[in-house]
Amino acid sequence: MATNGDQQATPKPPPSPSPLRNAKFFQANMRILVTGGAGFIGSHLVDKLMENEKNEVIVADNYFTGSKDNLKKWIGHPRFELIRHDVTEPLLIEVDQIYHLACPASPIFYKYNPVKTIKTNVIGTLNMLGLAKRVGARILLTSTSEVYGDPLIHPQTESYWGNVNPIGVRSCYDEGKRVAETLMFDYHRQHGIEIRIARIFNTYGPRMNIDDGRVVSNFIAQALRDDPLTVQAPGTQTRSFCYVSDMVDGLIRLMQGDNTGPINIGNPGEFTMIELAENVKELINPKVEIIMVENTPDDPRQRKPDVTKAKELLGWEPKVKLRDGLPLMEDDFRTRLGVPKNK
Ligand SMILES: NC(=O)c1ccc[n+]([C@@H]2O[C@H](COP(=O)([O-])OP(=O)(O)OC[C@H]3O[C@@H](n4cnc5c(N)ncnc54)[C@H](O)[C@@H]3O)[C@@H](O)[C@H]2O)c1
Ligand SMILES: O=C(O)[C@H]1O[C@H](OP(=O)(O)OP(=O)(O)OC[C@H]2O[C@@H](n3ccc(=O)[nH]c3=O)[C@H](O)[C@@H]2O)[C@H](O)[C@@H](O)[C@@H]1O
Repeated sequence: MATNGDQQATPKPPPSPSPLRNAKFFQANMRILVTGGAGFIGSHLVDKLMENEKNEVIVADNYFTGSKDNLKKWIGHPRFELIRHDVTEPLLIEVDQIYHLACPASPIFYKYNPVKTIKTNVIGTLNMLGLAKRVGARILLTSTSEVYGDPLIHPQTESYWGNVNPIGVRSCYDEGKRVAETLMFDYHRQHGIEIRIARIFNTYGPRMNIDDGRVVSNFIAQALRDDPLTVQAPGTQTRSFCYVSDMVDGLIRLMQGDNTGPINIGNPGEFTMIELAENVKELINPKVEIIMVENTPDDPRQRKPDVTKAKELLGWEPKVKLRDGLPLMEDDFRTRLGVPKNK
């Protein structure tokens, strides 16, 4: 049974898994659903899961911010299946594990249609929990450090309840994820569903959308296009950046372990946005200009994960430092933008 120090109530036992799970076929194969698997983190997760020959991977994605391109090496593979599906609609399939990532993650995309973002977080998570309940699957939610809002404690521990504006322009995302976490725990307590919650902190790496709007992808694309790096004022706000391979490793450990979470997964190395811009300039294009531009409302002023729980409970800690991860992302952006190294 999963453990979670904060929970007093004894959860009900999980529902019986599908009878198919006991079939000979299932002992040799784990069927894994990845919602949002055509996106940035999701597609790297799929790559890692597909390395295990005992895994069958099913991706459900509506391609709002993801792309089939991210999965092209798996399309047609006998252990892989790709479904165009919006998680706000029910999905009837048989699986053993669900990694539930589907949700636009960049502020420009989640603010584009905020009502849809809330539906994705609330109705989408309800649907995936309903699926988990019907087939007895274990489900992992990719929650976010944004549940801490503009945090008043630093670094953020999982026991912190957050400082979130419930009616702001970011609320569709951060309040949406908070409700999704609540739903996960209510299904766990009420129906005995096996749940896992990861609170992901800013993650970067190859395959981020070039015009994604998030800061690392913006700065790298700007540096490669000789455009000024746009630091949003005041530039002293901080973030902690985790390379995507570390993130995928943390998510898989969480899914396979015995702890419900929530568990912070992120890299505690903390940078101001000015420092990030200076690093990108030094590593990628020393001639590029850095300019200050207007910020958006409710931008959190500081963010850094306390990863003690991840270290103790998952034996996980990030390995890739920002200055090593940025060049790996640069190579991918150069290829996609068609900018050779020594232009
Ligand atoms: N990247 C980060 O820094 C970060 C930080 C915290 C949490 N997260 C969470 O991790 C998950 C993945 O983030 P990402 O950075 O890979 O973002 P992404 O935008 O690249 O991927 C999200 C995927 O979900 C799909 N999607 C969106 N709405 C959907 C819907 N209604 N039905 C089906 N598919 C839908 C998109 O098409 C896309 O493929 C998200 O849940 C996000 O909230 C990411
Ligand atoms: O890690 C998280 O929990 C969340 O982090 C991000 O949200 P945010 O931190 O606002 O990410 P960015 O949009 O990349 O912004 C980071 C900082 O960079 C600044 N920024 C952004 C873009 C830019 O061009 N310049 C710039 O200075 C922003 O003002 C902000 O302070 C992600 O977009 C969310 O999906 C995720 O859930």
